[in-house]
Formats: sequence, structure tokens, C-alpha cells
Amino acid sequence: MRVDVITIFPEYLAPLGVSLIGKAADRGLLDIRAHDLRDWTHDVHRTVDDTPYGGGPGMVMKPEPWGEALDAVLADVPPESPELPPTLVVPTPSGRPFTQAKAAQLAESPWLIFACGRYEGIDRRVIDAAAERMAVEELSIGDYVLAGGEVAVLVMVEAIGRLLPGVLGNAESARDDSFAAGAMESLLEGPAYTKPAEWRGRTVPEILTSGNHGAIARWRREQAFARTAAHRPELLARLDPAALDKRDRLA
Ligand SMILES: N#Cc1c(-c2ccc3ccn(Cc4cccnc4)c3c2)n[nH]c1N
Repeated sequence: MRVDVITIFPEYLAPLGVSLIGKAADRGLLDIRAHDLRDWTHDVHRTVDDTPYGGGPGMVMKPEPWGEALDAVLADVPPESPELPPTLVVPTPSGRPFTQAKAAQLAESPWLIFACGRYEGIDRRVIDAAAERMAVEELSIGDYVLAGGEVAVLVMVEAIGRLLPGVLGNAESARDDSFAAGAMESLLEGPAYTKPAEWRGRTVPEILTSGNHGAIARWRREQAFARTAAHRPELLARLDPAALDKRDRLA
């Protein structure tokens, strides 16, 4: 997967060179390129913002640098997707929710371009013009307000990147994620334990060392159900009753 990120703070994306995503990039599973929007300005101050038409607080990102930046990125077509245009992902507090399902959908795309806004956002005409030549996804990572899109891109690239074939060491992990598609799609993950068997007087639930894998699976489903009921009760309404065994329905 090719990932282009356009931002006025390319250094903000340095964490994408670390750990899971960084290793995936080193192995050629991801080709991540950060672009400084100011490279497409032409004034001495490298101006990317201006006051909003109609008045109001803050500044709005000017369309010209964005138009030229997207033109340049689009002109550098990756050989692995010569015929497929990229999807432009625009993090914004006014976007549709970025969910695990959306991450899985975007993980199918060979080429993503992320537009990181700052200030009060990007001139609307940039997104409208882009939508005439590629798919555009305006997405929000949560109901809180950030100062810009870079943190959201870090979140999205990690959530999407870990779903790519070969990135996770154990494919099981992605399958059993909280929110991952499947019968338990809407359940939160339950507790996890590892060695030592006793730590500061606290032991591991006996079921987990019983070797009874059926009983362990049932216990984990019950724990996930209880945790979901406690932390995210609204998710229980989304559960497919037919997919749960009798014991779960009675839990
Ligand atoms: N995804 C996402 C987001 C953002 C977000 C994303 C991009 C930008 C570009 C500018 N701002 C500041 C800003 C502040 C207020 C109004 N409009 C814009 C951004 C906030 N905030 N919260 C999220 N979940």
C-alpha cells in the first residue's frame, strides 16, 4: 500500500517510522511518504492560510497550495495501482466516524492520500474539486476536538496498516480484535494475562491454565460480554443473537 500524507508538520509523522508500521514499511508492505504543504507555496512567508470569508474566528487553509500539492502527488502514480485512483482521506471533526469497519475497507485500497488540515480546516473547494477525480472520505476519529489532522492520521494509518497481510505476526490477533468483523464484532476484548502465574499475591484465573480450550473460549466470551455491558452497553444492541451460543444469550 502506498500512503501519501500532506501536512504543514511532516515531522509529526515520524512515529510512522517506528515499531509495527515502521517495520512494515522496511519490509515493503507500506510505502509512506510525507509531503510538506509549504513546498507548494510561492511567497516569501510560505503562506498556507487566510481569514475566513463571511468572518468568524481563526483562519482557513488556502486552496492554491492544496491544489498544487494534490496535483503533484497524483502525478506520481505508483506502479502497483496505475489504473486505480487513490482515495483521499480527510480527517475532520465533522467527518463520518472512523471505525474498525472503515479501517478494514480502506485497507483494501492500494493507495491512500491523507490531507492533514490545521487552523479551522481546509477551503471546501479543495475537497469538492478532489471528489471529481477520486474517492474522498471525510472521517473523524472521535467526538473531541484536536488542533489538526496529523494525530488522526497516525491513528488511521496504524489501524489500517495493522490489517494489511503480513503486518501482524499472528493473523489471529487482528481477527479477535475488539470491533473486528464477525460474530463477536461488537464485543470489547476481555482481560489478558501472562507469566508469572502469581504476581504480588495476585493469581491468574484457573480456567486459563486448565487446558480446556472450549471452556476457555466460553470464559473469554463471558468476560467480553461483561466488559462490554459495563463499558459500552450500547454495543450489545448490535450483537447478532443468532451468532451467540445459548450460554451467551443467558449471560
Ligand atoms: N479526525 C479528526 C478530528 C479533528 C481534527 C481533524 C483535522 C483538523 C484540521 C483542523 N482542525 C482543527 C479544527 C478545530 C475545530 C473545528 N475545525 C477544525 C482539525 C481537527 N478534531 N477532532 C477529531 N476527531
